[in-house]
Amino acid sequence: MQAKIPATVVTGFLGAGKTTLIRHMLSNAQGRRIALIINEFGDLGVDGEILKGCGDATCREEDVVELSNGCICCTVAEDFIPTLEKLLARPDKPDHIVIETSGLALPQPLVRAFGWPEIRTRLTVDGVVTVVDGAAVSEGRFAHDEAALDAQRAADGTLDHETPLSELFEDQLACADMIVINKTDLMDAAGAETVATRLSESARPGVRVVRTSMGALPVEVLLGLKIGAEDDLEARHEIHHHHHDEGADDDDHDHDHAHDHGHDEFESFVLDLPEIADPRAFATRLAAMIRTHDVLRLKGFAAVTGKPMRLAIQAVGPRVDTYFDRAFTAGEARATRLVVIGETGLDRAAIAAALA
Ligand SMILES: Nc1nc2c(ncn2[C@@H]2O[C@H](COP(=O)(O)OP(=O)(O)OP(=O)(O)O)[C@@H](O)[C@H]2O)c(=O)[nH]1
Repeated sequence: MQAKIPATVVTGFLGAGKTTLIRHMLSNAQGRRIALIINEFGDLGVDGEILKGCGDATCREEDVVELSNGCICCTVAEDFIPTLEKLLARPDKPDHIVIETSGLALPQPLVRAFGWPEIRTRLTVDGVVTVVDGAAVSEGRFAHDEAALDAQRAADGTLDHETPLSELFEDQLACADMIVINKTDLMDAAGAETVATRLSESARPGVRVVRTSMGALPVEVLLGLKIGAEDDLEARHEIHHHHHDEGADDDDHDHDHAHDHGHDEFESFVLDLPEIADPRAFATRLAAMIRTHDVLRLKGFAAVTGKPMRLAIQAVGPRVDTYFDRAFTAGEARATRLVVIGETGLDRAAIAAALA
């Protein structure tokens, strides 16, 4: 019998740094052949672009599979399993499979999929790595603050659930075998310590909590955890999975998991804009718009008048990063396209107007 191919699930909220961490991993893969499955919320394929563009021999384009047909945790049977099957059918099988979930995905349904009979003999979940935006947690952006929550509950007796953001965050943490506190460069030492302590305390026993910036962890830290997560799913509770019947037949893998998890609570849309004149001024306007409209995440590429290079734009909350990533290719439209993600109810017209 052949050894099972290990798969690592990388999860974490929108903008936590999953793509950055994976990119670092690929550039330091030390000869490992890593296949990537990427699932992104919002259909611009920005993460795929970034990962394919890393120009490293270890991340060949054919090793990157993008699943943009919605959120993979809800399309396990239609998308996720067939993709795994295809990777396994290749003559040159990968040494390791890395799955980047969308920032809104619940990792549990994916881990559960590895228990399916057609998969479990050939693959195993090496581990679930949950990337956390340490700075955002510090700033309380997930309201992952028990004291605040308790106060809220006290003020409103009917409040029996958390915010959509904090629920997702909890589910992603509950599934973790390793918690990566990323963006420590944006935090002071005491702040990082506080977040690390808090997350360690709420993590399952034995879960390692590591700190880093730009996801720059050695590959050996991330891969090779050898957890076999598909065999201890029960320990990884899901807040969203309310109707899950304890003791029910877990092989019933076609049952609907909470289909409302985030899909009604969050939305995304694509903004097409003309070339921009001044990247600095544009970033400032973006930040202002993001604050006004509570945009959670924004990313895409822009054409800048007079510049042959394409400008990558990444915003997580009001923090906007821009950099020229590559030249526009011949025949490629010099377009500016941004995907905007927020909680449902974004005022699309006003957002477009603010950037026009
Ligand atoms: N300052 C700082 N910025 C970071 C760090 N890690 C990632 N970023 C930036 O944060 C932004 C989001 O990073 P991504 O790696 O795209 O995050 P993601 O989790 O893949 O985002 P989604 O796929 O949208 O959920 C980018 O602008 C990154 O350059 C870090 O450690 N420090």
